[in-house]
Amino acid sequence: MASDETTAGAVAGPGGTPPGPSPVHGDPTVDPVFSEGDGPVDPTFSGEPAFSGETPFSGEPAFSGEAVTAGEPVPVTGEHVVAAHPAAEVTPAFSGESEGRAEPSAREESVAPVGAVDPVFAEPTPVVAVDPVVAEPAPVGPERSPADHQPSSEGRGPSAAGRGPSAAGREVEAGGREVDDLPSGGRSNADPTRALPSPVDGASGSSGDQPSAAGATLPPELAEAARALFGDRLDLAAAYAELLATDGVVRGLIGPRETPRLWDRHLLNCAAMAERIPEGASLIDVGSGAGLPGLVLAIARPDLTVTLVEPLARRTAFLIEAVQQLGLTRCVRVFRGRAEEAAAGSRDREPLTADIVTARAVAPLDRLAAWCLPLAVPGGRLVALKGASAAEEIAEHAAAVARLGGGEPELHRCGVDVIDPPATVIEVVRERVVGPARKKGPKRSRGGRRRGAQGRDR
Ligand SMILES: C[S@@+](CC[C@H](N)C(=O)[O-])C[C@H]1O[C@@H](n2cnc3c(N)ncnc32)[C@H](O)[C@@H]1O
Repeated sequence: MASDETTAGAVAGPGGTPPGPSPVHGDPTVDPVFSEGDGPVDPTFSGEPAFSGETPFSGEPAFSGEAVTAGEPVPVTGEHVVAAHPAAEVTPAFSGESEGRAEPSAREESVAPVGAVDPVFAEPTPVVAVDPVVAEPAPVGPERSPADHQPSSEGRGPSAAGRGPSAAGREVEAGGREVDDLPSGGRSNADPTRALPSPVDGASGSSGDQPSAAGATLPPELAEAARALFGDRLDLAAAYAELLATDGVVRGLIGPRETPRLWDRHLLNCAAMAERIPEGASLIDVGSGAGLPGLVLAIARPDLTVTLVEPLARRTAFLIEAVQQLGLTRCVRVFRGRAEEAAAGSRDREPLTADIVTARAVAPLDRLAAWCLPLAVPGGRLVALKGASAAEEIAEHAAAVARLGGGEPELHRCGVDVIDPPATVIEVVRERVVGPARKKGPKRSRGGRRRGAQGRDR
């Protein structure tokens, strides 16, 4: 997949700038679904953007020289991830309250190197050979056949084929093999809702601590909104909700008490972002976690080409399996690594870029801009799902965003008249390509000598 056909004009989205933040009473961005501690995994990040030099956009993206970090794959030693505050993910840094540091579990330390697009979709290698986490016996969870989770409308495929983030080497041709194995060229003949809770049957969600598919049931009062946002992909959204409520809980990615709120606080909020994303766009979701919002957007919008960027192995393992089980391998790929690594590229891999970069509950706006703007094509946009403090974040970080090459951050509300409250997003256009920070050293004259040294040499 190649990325880069997009120009500034191609990413203008619908909607206008609302007067201010909505009176949010449920704030999805300060309440991610994860149950474990986690947060930004770059222990060296000080909170200050790593850029200072600036290259006015010339029309040619200059990605190779502008990455924040070295692009080489980083062996997972456990040292690159520093000790965590266990509550970091429940009160993530983006809210301005606390800075989380990820502490990987033993399982997460023992997995494949960071920094490569997971080849599982591209190569005939079984998942187990790539990532030992996946090789472990599945903990528990309802039996399901692949056909149970096939989408009803997968196969419409991205209309922007070839416009996705750059891929090279082993990176994905997101996965034809798995989809091709299905009947009808990727569509299952089976009833896609078979063995799934009916998305609108009105059963109450799980309130206990045990993983339960019932917890993923769409509450009847949200059925209309869900139909509006997911359309004929509602059954696929229901399959994803079930995955979150079962495997997601078993693997510790989601707190069991979160499952009754999956639809309103998570799936619908994320799906509402879709109205800000132009038809056929390529999209990179930074810090996807269990797939929010990237996987939800891929479900709601089969025209998108989506790359999920997530550094933690247990999460990427879940993401890879979810993408496969949902039959989304044609338009979704998983990159294991940090946003900075994705943007940097490496000897074997082009830097990733996309028209739209999304994030939810990952970092405050200045840090998000530092991580995400380099992933956007010039003229592309960061679309960050935020909470009630979005306007304050803009006021606080607009200057830093500008230094990073971003335009004036805009606040938008999504899903007005569909969900209550509407989702709040901050958007930033990547107006200029900004180079990496240069180390400060003694100033040199054009001839390469230090100023003042000339006289002394004589
Ligand atoms: C609080 S979780 C949010 C997950 C998901 N977006 C959601 O809303 O549920 C933050 C996620 O960002 C990831 N993350 C942290 N720093 C990152 C970075 N520099 N690049 C990419 N992902 C990062 C973490 O591994 C974690 O999965």
